[in-house]
This record gives sequence, structure tokens and C-alpha cells, in this order.
Amino acid sequence: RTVSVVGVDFSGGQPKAGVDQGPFQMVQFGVLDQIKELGWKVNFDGTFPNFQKLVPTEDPDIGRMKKPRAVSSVTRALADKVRLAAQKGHFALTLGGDHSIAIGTVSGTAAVHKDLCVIWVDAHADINTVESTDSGNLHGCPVSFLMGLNKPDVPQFEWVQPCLTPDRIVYIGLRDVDPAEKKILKELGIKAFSMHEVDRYGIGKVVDMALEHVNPHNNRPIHLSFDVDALDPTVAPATGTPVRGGLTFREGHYICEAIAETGLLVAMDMVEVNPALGDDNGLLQTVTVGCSLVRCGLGETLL
Ligand SMILES: N/C(=N\O)NCCC[NH3+]
Ligand SMILES: [Mn+2]
Ligand SMILES: [Mn+2]
Ligand SMILES: [Mn+2]
Repeated sequence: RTVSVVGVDFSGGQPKAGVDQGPFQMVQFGVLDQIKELGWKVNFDGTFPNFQKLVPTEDPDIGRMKKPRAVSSVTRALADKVRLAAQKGHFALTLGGDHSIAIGTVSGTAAVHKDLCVIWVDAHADINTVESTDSGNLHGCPVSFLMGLNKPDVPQFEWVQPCLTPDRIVYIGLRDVDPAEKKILKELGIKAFSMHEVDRYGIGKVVDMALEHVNPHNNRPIHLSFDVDALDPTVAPATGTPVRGGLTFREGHYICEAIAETGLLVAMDMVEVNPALGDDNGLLQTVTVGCSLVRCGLGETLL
């Protein structure tokens, strides 16, 4: 089994510097060797800087969108890398970088795995359209691009092919969803297990229900897009948009363990680790938990 690892040193989907250093810090921490110890062959194509060179010097807003040219060029290049990995039958592991990169990762896997389903673990729904976004930060919009919710031909993003229907995505961990996003989730009937459901049913039942919803016959390839801010800020403090009342260390790991156990996981993103935020301990804690979750996605078990 081969895993293609892509380090996406990109922060343009949001305003806080440092998240582009997430992949470097996870690699420095030793995640590649840890994955090898699990028995994977590791293809790592990330020298750093890797994607920074695709970021133009001039990138004025287009409509509400901030850094549209940067996000477009990085995600387009990333989509190609992920698609090539998936075409070779490799597991596609993407280390971010902010969550806008999922425009590229899911586009890449969906181009190969036609019946893909996505499990989006996050405090946020990231489904704002380029018109409903209040901030213009595109890390709050990747799902709207992947589902084709924007008007046709968004400038710079004409290349994006909608690849996700509402029945093929499920959320776990939501607790900071904008009013416009709540409206979209309701109108499209998208299944979402917020922290309320996690409290009510427990993480085991939530993951069972999430898988039952997007993968009822256990035959669809799964793409797990894990935003580290899904975890409680006491567990993962070094991230750009922390929200209280998040997943415990174990709940986060259970999600990755249970999804790996299906044997259907073909791709995983680990995003929004920002080493510039939090103190040294917070940085180490967040990088450590990010790498640990990645290992669980790649099959590490407790026994
Ligand atoms: N971390 C974020 N998404 O996962 N921030 C954007 C959310 C804005 N509603
Ligand atoms: Mn996110
Ligand atoms: Mn988030
Ligand atoms: Mn918000």
C-alpha cells in the first residue's frame, strides 16, 4: 500500500499567517516515518516551499472573494496532484494549509473515485457561497464550490467541476455555522452531526449514523477532510478559528479509527494547523494531535 503525501504550504484562504507552515511542522515532527512504521510505502513530493510559488504578488479581491487567484492556482495544481495519486491507486494524504485546499483535494479524488463520499470533520460547515460569505475568506467556502452552489463561472474558478451531491457529504463536529450556511444545509437536506448530536448519542453512534447515511452499502470510497479546529481548543489550540465546546482527543481519534476500520478510506486531509498561533506547548500539542489523527486514518490501532 502506497500513500502519496502532499504538503500544501498555503494560507491564502484565510487571513492569519502561519498555517502555511503546518505541513512543514508535521513533517518535522516525523509523520512520514510514523506512517512508514505502519507498513505504508510513502511517496512524498513536498519540498518546501512547494505551493507558495503559485501565489501571485498582486491578487485584488473579486467581488467578496479574497485572494481568488492564489486559492484558484493552488487548488487547481493540488487537484491534479491528488488525481494522479488516486489514479495510481495511492492513498492521497494532504497536509495543510487552510481548508480552502479541499477544493483541490476533493476535486482530485472525485475525478477518479466516481462514487466518492466525503466526511467533513469541522467546527464549521465551510459551505458559504462566494456571495453569502461575510468575510470573503475562501476557507469558509470549499464545499459550495464542490457542490456547484455558486453561480456558473465564478471568476478564476471556471475550472472547478461540481463533484458532490448533498447525499454524498456528512458533517461531524459543527458548532459555528453561519445563518446563510444553516439555510443551505436545510434547503439541501445535508446531514450534519453537530456537537449537540455528539453529546446526545455519543461519538460511536454518531459515526455509525454518519457512515450509514453516506455509505449505506459500505461500497463507496471515503474522503475524510479533517479540520483540526473540530477538536476542542484545549486539545488543538494552534489553529486560526478556535471554537469552544469541541471534540475531545478521544472523540477525534475514534472518528479516524472507525473510518479507517471500514477499509474504504482513500484520502485524508489534515488542515488548519497553524504553528504560529498558541505558545510553544500549544504548537507541539496541535502538531502532535494532527499527526496522531493522520496515523489513525492510515490504520494505527490501540491494540
Ligand atoms: N476554520 C474555518 N472553517 O473551517 N473558518 C471559516 C468559517 C467561517 N464561517
Ligand atoms: Mn474547515
Ligand atoms: Mn473550521
Ligand atoms: Mn463564523
